Amino acid sequence: MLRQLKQRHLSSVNAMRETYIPMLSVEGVSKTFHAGTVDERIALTDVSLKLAAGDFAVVVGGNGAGKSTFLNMLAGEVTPDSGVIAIDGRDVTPLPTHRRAQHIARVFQDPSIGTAAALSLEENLAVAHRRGAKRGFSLGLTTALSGEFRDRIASFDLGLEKRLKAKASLLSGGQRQALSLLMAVLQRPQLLLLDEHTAALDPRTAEIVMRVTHQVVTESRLTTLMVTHNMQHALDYGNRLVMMRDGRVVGDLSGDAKRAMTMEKLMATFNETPDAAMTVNA
Ligand SMILES: Nc1ncnc2c1ncn2[C@@H]1O[C@H](COP(=O)(O)OP(=O)(O)OP(=O)(O)O)[C@@H](O)[C@H]1O
Repeated sequence: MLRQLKQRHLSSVNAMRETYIPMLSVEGVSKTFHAGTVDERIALTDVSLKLAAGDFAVVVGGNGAGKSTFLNMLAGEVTPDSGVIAIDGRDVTPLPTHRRAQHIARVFQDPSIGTAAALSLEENLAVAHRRGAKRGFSLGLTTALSGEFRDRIASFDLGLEKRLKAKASLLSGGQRQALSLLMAVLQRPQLLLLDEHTAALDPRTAEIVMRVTHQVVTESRLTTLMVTHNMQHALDYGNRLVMMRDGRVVGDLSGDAKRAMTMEKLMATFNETPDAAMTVNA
């Protein structure tokens, strides 16, 4: 009887392993710009990465490492020369940006990109709430919805709940980036892309936006990929640390290996590691 139970347990564990589908799967993606010309630039070479649902991966790398190309490729703005990108098991490689937008949300470096300056905070949120809705031009900003927005934005502790009727143009860069974040996650995307979204902010504001980022990502268990040049943020946030150099993933740390990473070791990795892949998963 015990043997039978153990056998049944093992079969179900194996079945779960076989049916495991990563939320993001990138397999052998390469990209060369202006191939065969004097301007040829190899941006990505055979990049593979899998993120499980709820993974928060921080991507770091020096200038020209391929981070932006990688992010643009996930968003659908750059087409890979080879390789496959799948979201929750669905091959999205041939889909253009607007067709991927139902699965992917993105927050950019410039706080003004994600929000409409002439609309109030709650109108901006209503637009985000309606994203993908097929019928009607009305924002559908009911009292109940407005109350929902107030509660969510109040949880950021930035006082924005008192400014729901204010135009987005009146917000500071950090407040506007917090609004962009909330707008991006309102429809619970399958993948959240953070494109150096704190780079244009002063250090104190960047910390506030990172606190809000951590809050929205962990509360909703969003699968997230954040590109940053801020090594401290790379150490402090996320459960995965992905290092890129010369168009390749040269390191992928998680668990204890990520927790054990220090600023000194991280800097040394970039200065000393040859291009050969170095993957440390715990
Ligand atoms: N549209 C493009 N046309 C030509 N070359 C490009 C293009 N986009 C990127 N590249 C080249 O691809 C390589 C990778 O660039 P990418 O911008 O992806 O790196 P990055 O890691 O984001 O760098 P940075 O941190 O400086 O933004 C570089 O050599 C870059 O010059």
